[in-house]
Amino acid sequence: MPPLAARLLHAPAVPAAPVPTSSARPSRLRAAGAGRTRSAGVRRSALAPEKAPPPVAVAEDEAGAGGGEGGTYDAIVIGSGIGGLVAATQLAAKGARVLVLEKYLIPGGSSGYYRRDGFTFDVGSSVMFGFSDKGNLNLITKALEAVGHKMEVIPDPSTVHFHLPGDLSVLVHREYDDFIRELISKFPHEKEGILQFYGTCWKIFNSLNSLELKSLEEPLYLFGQFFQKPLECLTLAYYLPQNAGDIARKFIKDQKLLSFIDAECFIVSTVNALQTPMINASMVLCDRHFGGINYPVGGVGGIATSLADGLVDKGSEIRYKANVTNVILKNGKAVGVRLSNGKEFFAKTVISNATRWDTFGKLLKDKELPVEEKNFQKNYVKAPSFLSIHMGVKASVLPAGTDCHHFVLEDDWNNLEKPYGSIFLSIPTVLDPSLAPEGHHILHIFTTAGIEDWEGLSRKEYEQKKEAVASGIIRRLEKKLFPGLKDSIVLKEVGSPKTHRRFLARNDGTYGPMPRGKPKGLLAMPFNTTSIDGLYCVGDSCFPGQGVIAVAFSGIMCAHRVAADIGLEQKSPVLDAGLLGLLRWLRTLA
Ligand SMILES: NC(=O)c1ccc[n+]([C@@H]2O[C@H](COP(=O)([O-])OP(=O)(O)OC[C@H]3O[C@@H](n4cnc5c(N)ncnc54)[C@H](O)[C@@H]3O)[C@@H](O)[C@H]2O)c1
Ligand SMILES: CC(C)=CCC/C(C)=C/C=C/C(C)=C/C=C/C(C)=C/C=C/C=C(C)/C=C/C=C(C)/C=C/C=C(\C)CCC=C(C)C
Repeated sequence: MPPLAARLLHAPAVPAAPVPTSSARPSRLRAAGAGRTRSAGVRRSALAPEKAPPPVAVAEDEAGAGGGEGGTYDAIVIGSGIGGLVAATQLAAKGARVLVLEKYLIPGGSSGYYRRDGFTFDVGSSVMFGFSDKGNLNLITKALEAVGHKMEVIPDPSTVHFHLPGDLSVLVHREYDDFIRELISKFPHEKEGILQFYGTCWKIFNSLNSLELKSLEEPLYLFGQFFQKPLECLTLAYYLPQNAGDIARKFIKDQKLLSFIDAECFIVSTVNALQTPMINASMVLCDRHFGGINYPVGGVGGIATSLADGLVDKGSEIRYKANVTNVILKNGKAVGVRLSNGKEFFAKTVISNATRWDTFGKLLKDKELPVEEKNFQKNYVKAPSFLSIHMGVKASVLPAGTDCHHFVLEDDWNNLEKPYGSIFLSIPTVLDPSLAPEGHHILHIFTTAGIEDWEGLSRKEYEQKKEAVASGIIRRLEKKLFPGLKDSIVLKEVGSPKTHRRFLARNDGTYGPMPRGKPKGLLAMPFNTTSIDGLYCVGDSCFPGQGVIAVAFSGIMCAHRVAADIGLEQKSPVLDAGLLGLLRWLRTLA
């Protein structure tokens, strides 16, 4: 049972308590239902807020309808995940009037947070890219800046500590040289291959980082970038259809090292390196050293509440408890939405932050699935959901210097992609102690799990299964990392794929698309326009895929394309037709 590396963290001091300051918060609300196991006390749903903060914008049941047909609003955004909020705030910053409709009680979707007994838990994981103050890829910082917000962040001295089969332990240091030195020390015979693979990632990352990032579906911008940075754009075009595993195999022969690179990719794409687009791999494998991983003080949910505040500051609106059930079409064009309470809202454009499966399968259920979406579903399947365990533990169980993020795969590389095979663990309180009562830490544990395992159970069987699976995971962590873990638990909540489906409104609880087979890099991934005039998609089922920074980019792209279509940015209808046609054709090649 190897103890964790006894390294001291140098986390800067943080404010005493994470008191959300958002004015864009729902009124006091509480949800009941599936998905939670508590060690004691009143039953409440995992992922449901303990108490909701002061008045938001508005909760839907307290508000009137608005937006006459044809457009009081320039855009309606369905859902307030980071993808939806970035699209909305970017548009609001360009002068558009936007209405965000969120089904749940708080903003953020899988990047929200919730409170329990003095603990502030991130709904999703806590590894934040894009939060630095340099370069062009700090998209979270930039999104907040666009609406006049800035968050204090705590630099993480590492990205993740891998605990892998054969007792292979690799700490991904913030400093690139330290990481490379550590990796080469484990695989000295592959020094050249390691330098070449990660060097190729840097070549791609530097090209990305040199561009001004806007919509790749807007020709005036795209051709402008090709004109200003031809080499960088050609580099990106060259790697667009390629996958990380193929590039790694050009330079590396050692099977164990290739498996390590699989694990590097798996933690951000839930698939191995052969299925992970090279551009996405390069983005995360380099940004963690360039801008670094930075944790927002007070919890990840602060990003969404700050964006929601910024949106309202810019004169736009967000409504909670607003469950969109239909996109309204008129003469084949999306002109508005209908809520479950029957209210209708109209706008010039509609942007869906629901997954593409939900958008076309539920919100447009009466319409035949467009060919483009059939193509998407042919190339991509829903990535698995997660079993998540949010725990409060006594601080004494963690050795001094414990790292913030861990990835555990004990004995067998073959288990990497299997349900419950590997374990993700974040301990955000090692960076921000204010997230837990004094003398305690938060452990947020998750492992991939499919919805099919959790269907058809009685209430009792469901609760028992959650308890049994969670206990197994906790036992594995106890054995590998933290002896005495079980006895140190003071609070425990377990979420299943059904919990994610219910509270995040995601089809089968999926965390986004994953390629059905071996993809051609990012070539087949749809951008933001859809085959329905006036309807756009944003979020993780759009280019470039899963991840907070990835959906932030999709939000920036979407806002640019929509702004051009409603006259807030330049556009050329002739070039539009050419480029959009070309992109459609390229997708059919994948
Ligand atoms: N880096 C990390 O550690 C980390 C952590 C958490 C999440 N993530 C990523 O964030 C990504 C998800 O972001 P996203 O923006 O695409 O989506 P999201 O799921 O976070 O947000 C979608 C929002 O839309 C709302 N919604 C869905 N259908 C609706 C409807 N019909 N009416 C009203 N509201 C509706 C949901 O309630 C939710 O709030 C995931 O890919 C995940 O990988 C990453
Ligand atoms: C159009 C054409 C055809 C051509 C042109 C060319 C060009 C110019 C191109 C360009 C391109 C671009 C710009 C691109 C971009 C991209 C990007 C930005 C991308 C990004 C990505 C990102 C990502 C993917 C991310 C992800 C992340 C994630 C998912 C994360 C996660 C995490 C986790 C889960 C954590 C873990 C935990 C533990 C371990 C605990």
